Amino acid sequence: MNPASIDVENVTVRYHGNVALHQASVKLAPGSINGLVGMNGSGKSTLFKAMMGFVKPQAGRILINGLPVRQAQKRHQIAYVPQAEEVDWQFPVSVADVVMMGRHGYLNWLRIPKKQDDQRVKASLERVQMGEFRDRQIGELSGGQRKRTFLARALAQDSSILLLDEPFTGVDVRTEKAMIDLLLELRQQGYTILISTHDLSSIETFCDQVVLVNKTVLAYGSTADVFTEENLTRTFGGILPHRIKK
Ligand SMILES: Nc1ncnc2c1ncn2[C@@H]1O[C@H](COP(=O)(O)OP(=O)(O)OP(=O)(O)O)[C@@H](O)[C@H]1O
Repeated sequence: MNPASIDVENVTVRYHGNVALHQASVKLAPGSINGLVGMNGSGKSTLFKAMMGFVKPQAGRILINGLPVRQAQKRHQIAYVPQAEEVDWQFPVSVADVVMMGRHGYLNWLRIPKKQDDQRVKASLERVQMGEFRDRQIGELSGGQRKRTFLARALAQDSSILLLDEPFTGVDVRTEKAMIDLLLELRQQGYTILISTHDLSSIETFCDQVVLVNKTVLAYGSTADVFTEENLTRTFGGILPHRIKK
């Protein structure tokens, strides 16, 4: 694994003329866990989508290890775990099928998996304790199992950057703890991780850096410096979320 950096420079994204992100800038260091925090509609998913190349900024640029997003994508450098709402759970695929999608960039034009791809799928499922569910339809999974399936897909992709959009929503406390432990292991391996979460109470326990957004990046830096009452009050429009009130 070659640890990767991400540089977002003055990125502006508009949807039909409405600004979702305005001149957002942030740098993520290789091999770090970064918490992305902001209100509903503040632009968190938009930032992920811009990093994935799913939406094209009207201004600014994003560099992955110094390369534009499209080139980084060709090298399978970025994996994304979407919000649950963005997935069609009725689509008739099994857990193992979903995880194999993480290997698609490595398959030949016939899309026939090799032994190595099967092994990566198996190992990724085991890493998130989903091995026993590999043949189950995704619509028949619990919320936590769904999250773990998509995390396994991202792991199977062997990317050095992992973007996770609300991975703890609908997940019980034990599963959340197991996922955090896994993220800490991945950081040790050199992954650069950006994770949006509404669970502010856990941020200080595992994030090296925090990125605060409200239509732009208001502040970013070490959790100790940036995750302050004053900054959070700014991020949440003057209302400090009760979960982090001291
Ligand atoms: N495809 C789209 N078309 C038009 N507007 C969009 C689209 N996607 C997002 N928006 C708008 O852009 C803004 C930012 O949305 P975004 O999904 O990035 O927010 P978010 O911080 O991820 O919110 P949440 O916490 O609710 O997931 C919102 O005002 C939203 O309504």
